[in-house]
Amino acid sequence: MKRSMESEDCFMKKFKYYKSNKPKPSLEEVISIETYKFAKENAYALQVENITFTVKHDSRTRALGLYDISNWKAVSLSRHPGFIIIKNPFTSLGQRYWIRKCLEEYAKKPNKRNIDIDTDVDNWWEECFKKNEVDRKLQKKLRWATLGYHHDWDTKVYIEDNKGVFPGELAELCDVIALSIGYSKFRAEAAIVNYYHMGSTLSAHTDHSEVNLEAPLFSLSFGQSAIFLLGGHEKSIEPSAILLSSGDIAIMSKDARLCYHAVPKILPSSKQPWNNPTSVQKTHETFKYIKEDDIIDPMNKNLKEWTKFQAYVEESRINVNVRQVLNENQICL
Ligand SMILES: O=C(O)CCC(=O)C(=O)O
Ligand SMILES: [Fe+2]
Repeated sequence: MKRSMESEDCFMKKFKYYKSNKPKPSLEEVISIETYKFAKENAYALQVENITFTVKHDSRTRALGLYDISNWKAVSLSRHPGFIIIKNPFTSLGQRYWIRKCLEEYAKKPNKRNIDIDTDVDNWWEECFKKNEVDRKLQKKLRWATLGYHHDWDTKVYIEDNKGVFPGELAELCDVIALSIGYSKFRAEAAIVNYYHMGSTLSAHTDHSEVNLEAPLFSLSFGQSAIFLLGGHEKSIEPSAILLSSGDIAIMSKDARLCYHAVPKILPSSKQPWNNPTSVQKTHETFKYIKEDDIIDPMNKNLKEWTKFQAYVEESRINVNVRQVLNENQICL
């Protein structure tokens, strides 16, 4: 018993270290892909390697708020095979579009949210602005929303009767990302949208509820930054600390798919990549899940109507965690 307590400590110890406000943790060993800053030379030194994309161009990128794949940069970490970070491939307008989707639409009923337990709010974002002043208490109360197959936090089992329609634009986005790294069969079927404020944390866990554990998991981050801890298959393995910034896409595939991970701290972002957007034009390309028309106008809308969303992301982080639930030939649970 004592041994397992001690071995669990390895993940917990780092989690507590980075979570602490007094004393503040040193960020010296946090891997920042942005600056290609490697973890300090020590026993856990990591090698960061550039990875190349399977697909170099996808005609859907611009409309989805992404730069052309030829401009993307992705890295893998030698200590964590299967873990990939695509360094912010989003245009400024794209960041605005996805942030806004998470706040205005994904947090709305019939999606499931943590606030459903004690509030009867249909349209959370609208409700926050019903009075003259923004309802900050309600705004801060939202911590998660689930889309598609709803994650059951207690049983950790998905069921066929508890699912909504998975948003087409998010499925399309994940299709482009999955294809870029060689997964041509990925189907986005469930997502958790996490809303973090400056003091929020997410404790150590693995995501193992999906029937299909071979498919990669895509994790999109927007707004303020986070220290992301990535460990191994046991909590006894000391995790690496990785900085995730707005627009970064973390991919947990292969060996990394079932690794322990956590978010011990939200950090103020050093950049505001949602600033200085430019408009997008139609390409008349064919999409898999949506019509281009459905996305171009809502995308360009964010050139103007943006202030309220900006105020939110200036003090929050949003993470969208997308999974495939079913096996390739399975059509339901
Ligand atoms: O916020 C993150 O970066 C991770 C979220 C996560 O691990 C989850 O929703 O399962
Ligand atoms: Fe997770």
